[in-house]
Amino acid sequence: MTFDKKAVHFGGGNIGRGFVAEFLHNSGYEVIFVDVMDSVINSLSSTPSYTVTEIGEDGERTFTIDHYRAINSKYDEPKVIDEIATADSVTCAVGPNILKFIAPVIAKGIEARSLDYPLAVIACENAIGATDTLRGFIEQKLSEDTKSNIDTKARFANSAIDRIVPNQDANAGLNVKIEKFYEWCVDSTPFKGAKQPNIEGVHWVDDLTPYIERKLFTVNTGHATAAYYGYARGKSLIHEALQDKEIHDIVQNVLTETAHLIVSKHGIAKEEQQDYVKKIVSRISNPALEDKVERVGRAPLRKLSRKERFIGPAAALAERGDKVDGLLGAIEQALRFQNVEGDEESVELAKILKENSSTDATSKLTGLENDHPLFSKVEAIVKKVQG
Ligand SMILES: NC(=O)c1ccc[n+]([C@@H]2O[C@H](COP(=O)([O-])OP(=O)(O)OC[C@H]3O[C@@H](n4cnc5c(N)ncnc54)[C@H](O)[C@@H]3O)[C@@H](O)[C@H]2O)c1
Ligand SMILES: O=P(O)(O)OC[C@@H](O)[C@@H](O)[C@H](O)[C@H](O)CO
Repeated sequence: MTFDKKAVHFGGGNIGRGFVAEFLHNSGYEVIFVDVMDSVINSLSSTPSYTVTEIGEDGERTFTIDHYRAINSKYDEPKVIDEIATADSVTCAVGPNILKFIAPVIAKGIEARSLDYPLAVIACENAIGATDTLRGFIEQKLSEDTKSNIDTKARFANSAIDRIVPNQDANAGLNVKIEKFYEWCVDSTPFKGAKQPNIEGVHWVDDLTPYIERKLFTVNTGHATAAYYGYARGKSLIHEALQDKEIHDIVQNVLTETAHLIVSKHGIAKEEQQDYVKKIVSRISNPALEDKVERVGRAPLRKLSRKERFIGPAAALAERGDKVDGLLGAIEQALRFQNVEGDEESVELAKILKENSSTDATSKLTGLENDHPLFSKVEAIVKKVQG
């Protein structure tokens, strides 16, 4: 294979090394990893290849990833700018809260471009409209001239990315263990009149909303529900939580609520959504992934925010007068995910609940308007957790 295309990828973590880089590599892109973690960049710079092992029901398959380089943006920003100036695409998998930090260097790279085709920018985060969010931060740093010609310099496409990549064994080095299933949907409409990236395995769609909402409100809602109930009941791994019949039934009930929204809002057939839920529950129950409840429950403030996996669907259901009891139960367990080692947001969550009235804590945590039909229901849960 010839590696005649160049992709700059921010975030050499689990999904970055394990999924995005694998797809880019298999499509003939040289991948330039950009990260701020010395250990990741040093390992990538000193190791010419690493492996990705897919775990499926039919066994394991291992692939080798090579033809990459790595830059630490903490020390080498000019190099990152040069690479972006001559790249075909920029992707990122850094976490939704980090987008504002990577935007300035991407803006400088876009300013420095003199190629006669635009850069493709695709954020690969679990969030609705993550590329739009990134674009907003980038545009704050662009000159008026570049902004007025932005289509000639860069095209921005939202995406929905789905593949479970658990935290890796301490001695795995760069190698990544990953589930076999994948789905990476990217909005094709921003590439009208421009070169669409040629990434093998990407599902190009004209309307991303049903895909991202179905993914976030099924895979991630179910996953997080299992994580928070599992954590509360002393389970350390997600599949162990789902082996608990009560938790399994709770997850099913929550996904019945979100399925109701997805089916009625997006016109997806009920049977299709039922099959999707079945597949998701089987994926997250996979013992071979050894996925920790702390990873899946990480960053509870983000997960409890307005457009996210609990409040997003619960608010939409409450507006329609539909049932949200299962989601409220999951929200309660998310609120109890406090002071978890290594999770700053769980410490902040405990502080917010301690220092605020139930009304103020509900507003701060969920972003719901006080007169929203969901507000009083969530406030009652907040009060209960505050004790
Ligand atoms: N792991 C999964 O199963 C999975 C699946 C789909 C989507 N995602 C999404 O992908 C994103 C990343 O998740 P992950 O599991 O790979 O997390 P991770 O913690 O393994 O990786 C994140 C990486 O980003 C790097 N980073 C942080 N700040 C940075 C900066 N300023 N510049 C460059 N790099 C920076 C970190 O050092 C780390 O290497 C999240 O939005 C997550 O929701 C994860
Ligand atoms: O990455 P988060 O913190 O948004 O959510 C944790 C997991 O649910 C998530 O990483 C899943 O493994 C992934 O979204 C599967 O596609």
